[in-house]
Amino acid sequence: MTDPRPADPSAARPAGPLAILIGPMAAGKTSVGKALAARLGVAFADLDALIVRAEGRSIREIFAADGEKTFRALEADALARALDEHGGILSLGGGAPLTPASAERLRGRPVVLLEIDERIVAQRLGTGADRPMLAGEDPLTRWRAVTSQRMEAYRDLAPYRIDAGQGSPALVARAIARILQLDTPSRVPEETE
Ligand SMILES: Nc1ncnc2c1ncn2[C@@H]1O[C@H](COP(=O)(O)OP(=O)(O)O)[C@@H](O)[C@H]1O
Ligand SMILES: O=C(O)C1=C[C@@H](OP(=O)(O)O)[C@@H](O)[C@H](O)C1
Ligand SMILES: [Mg+2]
Repeated sequence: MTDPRPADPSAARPAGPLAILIGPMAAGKTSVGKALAARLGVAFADLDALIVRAEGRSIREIFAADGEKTFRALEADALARALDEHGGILSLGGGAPLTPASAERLRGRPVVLLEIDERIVAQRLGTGADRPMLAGEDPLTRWRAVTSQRMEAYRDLAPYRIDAGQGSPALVARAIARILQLDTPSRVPEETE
């Protein structure tokens, strides 16, 4: 039976996230995403956290028990759901936009690439223990190799880029709010510079 109601385009396609943060491991996607959501007074979701919650185990445990391929499948499913259901700020894990189906789903959306200099990321990586993609050798050496393979795809996908190496997560969030014109007078009180 056909639905007699006129089509409502906004109902057919939910608006989705206001901003989707992508970029290399430890660029600050999770931290900046939280700060941006807090600034705007909207919900924050981190794709890794959604996977961990749904699976009841850590990213490290998923990689160890089931391998990267299974993690990427869980990640792609979680992203598809989040793009449908989440209207706030969404931070992805570093590898999430590289899965072809996910790249297609991200096209045309407000994707922001957080760029980071390797000298700064070196201070943020720690031991690399909670990032399975950095296991096996010096975390910075591994980070450099993984990131150089991904950078072109990141740049191809993201209409917006931001230097995430300068200033606090709140300052990086402010720069993103400005380039995406997300601040509205009702959302954000007058700046105190
Ligand atoms: N702008 C920033 N200034 C200083 N430290 C930061 C900044 N952004 C993130 N960090 C720190 O760097 C580490 C990695 O940040 P995180 O948000 O987890 O990155 P990602 O989600 O991109 O992997 C964390 O310890 C975090 O506190
Ligand atoms: O780059 C990657 O392949 C990964 C990045 C991690 O997220 P962060 O980029 O937030 O560290 C997490 O999704 C997983 O360890 C795999
Ligand atoms: Mg993260």
